[in-house]
Amino acid sequence: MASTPYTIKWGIMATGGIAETFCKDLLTDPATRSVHDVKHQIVAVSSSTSADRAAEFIKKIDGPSTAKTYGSYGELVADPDVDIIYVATPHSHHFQNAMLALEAGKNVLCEKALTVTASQAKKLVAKAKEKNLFFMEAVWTRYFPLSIKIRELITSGEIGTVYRTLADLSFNENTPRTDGIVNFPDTHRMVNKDLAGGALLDLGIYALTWVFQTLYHIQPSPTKEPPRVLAAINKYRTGADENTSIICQFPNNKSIGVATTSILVGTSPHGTTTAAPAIRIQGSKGEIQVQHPAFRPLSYSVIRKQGDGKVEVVECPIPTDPARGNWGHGMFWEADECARCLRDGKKQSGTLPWDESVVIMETMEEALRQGGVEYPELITTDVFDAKSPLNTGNK
Ligand SMILES: NC(=O)C1=CN([C@@H]2O[C@H](COP(=O)(O)OP(=O)(O)OC[C@H]3O[C@@H](n4cnc5c(N)ncnc54)[C@H](OP(=O)(O)O)[C@@H]3O)[C@@H](O)[C@H]2O)C=CC1
Ligand SMILES: O=C1OC[C@@H](O)[C@H](O)[C@H]1O
Repeated sequence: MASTPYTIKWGIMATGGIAETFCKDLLTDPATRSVHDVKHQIVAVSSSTSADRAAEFIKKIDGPSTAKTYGSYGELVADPDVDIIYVATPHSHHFQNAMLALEAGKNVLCEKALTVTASQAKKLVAKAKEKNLFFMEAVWTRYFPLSIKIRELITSGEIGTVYRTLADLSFNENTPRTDGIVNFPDTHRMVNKDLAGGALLDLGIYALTWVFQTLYHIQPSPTKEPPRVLAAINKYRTGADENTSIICQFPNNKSIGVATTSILVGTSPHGTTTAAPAIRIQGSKGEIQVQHPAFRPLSYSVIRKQGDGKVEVVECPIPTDPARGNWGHGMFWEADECARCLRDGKKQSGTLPWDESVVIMETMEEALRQGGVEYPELITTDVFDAKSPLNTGNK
């Protein structure tokens, strides 16, 4: 007889767009994705401003009526019933919010981009270590069966030595206009520097994810080589980056990654997923191409040098749960990883270890430095303040 699945009890910090998507995934039956060893429970939800908002959120996601609702993040992290906090606030808030949770003794899954600066990321890692807590950046794409398969193809030598990865995640947010002004107001988190807006921290991180999981993650430890970084950035009228390209050079490994991102042109000009590949992983024996969008690709192709030029296309659909209105977005796989790590006493995920999140933050920080993008002190400080407006919602 199968043993009882390990249940992990989630506390949700913030009630915005991604919190909704993630929670709906938590509420799907793991069996619909052939997972039987872990399951998820939402035991508390918090808005920074009102408990009513948290209650509305639970209704909206058709969540459990037993879940507690809070009108402050401080109350959420103090809830003794919560095993792990999911931080779903804008990236500007991640350092203060994740530290609030770690200081309260909670395990943390924190949305991407992990922080605004590398120093903040290092401080969070140090705190997780000090408190012996689990801590992970929520780069959900890494936990897709598609990503796992592609990493395996690379390490098994299927495309030979990988010399170059080209990766793009861009959306044309300018249409139907043609004047370079995007469809968001300047206050929107995508372009608002007070919320750490800009293409790189929001979208470019996925292009970098592909560069890192194909050129860095697979390098043998402990001699992993961080990249030399060369960046070009055009800035939007708010001062946030709008069009950013980063070359990551790994000279000892003879490889180069090019990560590009933009909010003015799209990886797919028409916005569909059937456009040209978003990612090309190029090796001595062939190439793997991954379909747009880089954060949620549904297929990849393998093109071998030797052979008859045949392209092997592999479809990787995301399982859905008929009992939950056929919902299934793909964020449940990272949640399953958190549950397994907690069950097994692991403090970090081998799929996205702390050192790799930090090196990626260093890469982005260096690119932003080269491009002259600066964020305000309130969101770049690495000094924790439980009373920061980022934690209290200005109350
Ligand atoms: N993994 C993925 O696919 C995705 C990840 N993300 C990441 O998730 C994070 C949140 O993005 P998203 O959900 O789209 O953002 P939203 O603006 O939809 O939600 C953010 C939530 O954060 C809380 N919040 C607290 N302070 C502020 C503030 N000053 N301004 C705005 N919101 C505040 C609010 O919740 P409350 O009122 O309850 O406190 C708000 O609803 C970002 O870091 C983003 O990068 C976003 C989209 C997709
Ligand atoms: O993480 C993300 O993935 C999907 C994008 O649309 C969103 O802006 C970004 O935050």
